[in-house]
Amino acid sequence: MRMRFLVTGGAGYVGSHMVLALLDAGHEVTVFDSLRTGHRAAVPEGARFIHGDLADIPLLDNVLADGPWDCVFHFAALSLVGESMQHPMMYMLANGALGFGLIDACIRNGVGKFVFSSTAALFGSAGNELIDEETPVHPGSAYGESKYVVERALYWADRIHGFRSACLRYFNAAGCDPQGRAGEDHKPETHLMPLVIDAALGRRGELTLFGQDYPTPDGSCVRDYIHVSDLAQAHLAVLPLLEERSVTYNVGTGRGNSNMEIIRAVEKVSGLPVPWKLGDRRAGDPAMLVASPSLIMRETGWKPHFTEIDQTVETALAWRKAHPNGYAD
Ligand SMILES: NC(=O)c1ccc[n+]([C@@H]2O[C@H](COP(=O)([O-])OP(=O)(O)OC[C@H]3O[C@@H](n4cnc5c(N)ncnc54)[C@H](O)[C@@H]3O)[C@@H](O)[C@H]2O)c1
Ligand SMILES: O=c1ccn([C@@H]2O[C@H](COP(=O)(O)OP(=O)(O)O[C@H]3O[C@H](CO)[C@@H](O)[C@H](O)[C@H]3O)[C@@H](O)[C@H]2O)c(=O)[nH]1
Repeated sequence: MRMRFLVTGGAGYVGSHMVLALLDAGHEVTVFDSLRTGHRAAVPEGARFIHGDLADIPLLDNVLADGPWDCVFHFAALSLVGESMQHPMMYMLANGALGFGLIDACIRNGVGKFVFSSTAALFGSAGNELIDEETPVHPGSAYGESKYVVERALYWADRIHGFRSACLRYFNAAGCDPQGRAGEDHKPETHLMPLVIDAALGRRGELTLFGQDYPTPDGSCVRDYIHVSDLAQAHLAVLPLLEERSVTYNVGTGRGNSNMEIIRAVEKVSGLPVPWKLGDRRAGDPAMLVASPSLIMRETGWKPHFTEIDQTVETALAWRKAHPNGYAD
């Protein structure tokens, strides 16, 4: 059945891959994005684009009133752990306050379903265990906290208004559309995988590795790199459950890779050396964040298809080679 969806942040990295997944499944898609960090060129043909900021409540009301919407997917946010440790209130406002405003506007305009981009950054210092939904929330950064307050708002919105939501706590989104239709282009780029790839391609100087004295096997931080297309499919998989109840899931592969392993994987897949040097730790970085995705797998049937880091690197490398200047090309 063809459905109608609103995607906030659909011009961004994860959001643009979601838009592709929705269009591929035959749905009607409207993107709402301020282009603060996103790109107009990342919005696929076939989706309607509204240039707007979540702070513009009258505009949001207009858009939401033009329903019915089968679901609102909320990706729009500021999402850099390091930046949030320098400007915590900017994160509380952009993610917390604007998130509350969007939820309120959805309820006011009769939207019944909502999927929220939450994050593994809720678990600041979870130790070396796989992180499941029972792991206590303890954000290690202002970014993580700014996402958790939205999860709490959604809890109360369901309890009081019956507003159904899925909080999907993504681990590290990585890779690009396997057909090369969308990619990762943050400016400035701060994410490890695209930085390592650009270092290999000679498009920047050496990579700085932020710390090698963590309590992990090789001393560098460990993350769970979930392919962005698998992530998009997880959003589709949770939709039927929202007929009955709200849900919260950790979305990752269940497999961790250290920062050094990402460097090695890029070297192997590209056949090029990655120049790097050791730097200080970055504030707010937990040593290890690896998901246990068992619950979402069991309850929805979703599973990741990109289970080897080399496959994910391949898709990211292919997009970067085809778009050395990102969406500016
Ligand atoms: N990339 C990851 O590894 C990762 C991991 C966990 C969670 N997340 C979450 O997923 C979401 C998407 O992340 P991303 O990497 O695609 O980021 P991104 O910066 O590429 O995309 C965010 C998009 O939201 C838009 N936006 C920001 N503020 C807005 C506002 N006030 N009004 C309208 N549009 C606005 C930006 O222009 C951009 O297009 C974010 O909510 C992020 O916190 C990302
Ligand atoms: O130049 C760099 C950049 C990163 N890193 C390290 O690489 C790892 C991954 O960092 P990064 O790619 O910036 O991702 P995270 O800080 O883990 O955060 C991402 O993953 C989180 C979920 O785990 C999301 O919530 C965030 O939005 C998303 O940016 C960390 O140990 C960083 O210290 C470096 O060593 N050098």
